[in-house]
Amino acid sequence: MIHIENLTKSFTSTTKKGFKKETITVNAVNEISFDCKPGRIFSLLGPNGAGKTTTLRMIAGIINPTSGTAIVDGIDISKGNDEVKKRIGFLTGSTGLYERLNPDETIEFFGKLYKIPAEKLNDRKEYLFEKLGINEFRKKRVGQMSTGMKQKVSIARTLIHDPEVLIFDEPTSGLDVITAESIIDLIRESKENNKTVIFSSHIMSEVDLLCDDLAIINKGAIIYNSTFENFKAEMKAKNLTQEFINRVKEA
Ligand SMILES: Nc1ncnc2c1ncn2[C@@H]1O[C@H](COP(=O)(O)OP(=O)(O)OP(=O)(O)O)[C@@H](O)[C@H]1O
Repeated sequence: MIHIENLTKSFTSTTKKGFKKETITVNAVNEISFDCKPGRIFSLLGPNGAGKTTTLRMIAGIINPTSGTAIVDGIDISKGNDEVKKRIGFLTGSTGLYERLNPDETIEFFGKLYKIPAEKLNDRKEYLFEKLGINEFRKKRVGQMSTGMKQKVSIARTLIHDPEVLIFDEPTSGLDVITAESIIDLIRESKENNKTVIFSSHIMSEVDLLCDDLAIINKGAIIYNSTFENFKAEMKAKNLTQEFINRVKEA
């Protein structure tokens, strides 16, 4: 379960203009609230720069909110950063992998960081490698892998400790449809195992494949939040993508 209430993030940066210093504040996320429930997939949909990554990074405890609260699996992120990290798997474009390690070594390394007992770690690793099709390149160094291969290893890394809450920032970005499908399958399976799943996207077709609950974010504000079923029932445009575009333009 994720409960967020009036979550806000402002970034302040200072730039030099001649002899003057100028301070700029960007309100990346502005007083947003929503709930993500176990056994359901929540999609945070929005155009570039809308505030999706900033929201997910706050939920994952990577950056602190300027104000507002986020409760993740019963823990207030402002109080229990390490506790939250144990309960979540956070996949982002910058999920770190070591170039010199192969997938086997990578997953062993992160599994040990989470203090997963050896046998359990091995079983979980084999399960994820099979699901994601990593077996054929499990001995190849990360530095020699394609984008899709790296993304699969990043996902295995994210899920190795079998977290209750899964946070995916654009999980299929840059992947071909076959690779994307194996990841979508894994997200679906997580839902069946009663995990709480939130993922961000700007691709309506991906949302259509996965989503139970939907929030649309634009310029840091939530402009729509309901079930995906309601979204489709209320649709005025001829297709989902056009409906998304219209809602963002009208906001
Ligand atoms: N560290 C930062 N410092 C200053 N501004 C930032 C920082 N991170 C994000 N922003 C700004 O906050 C806003 C929201 O950015 P964010 O990355 O959350 O958007 P997004 O919806 O994930 O976009 P995209 O789909 O392009 O990844 C943007 O205007 C961005 O420039």
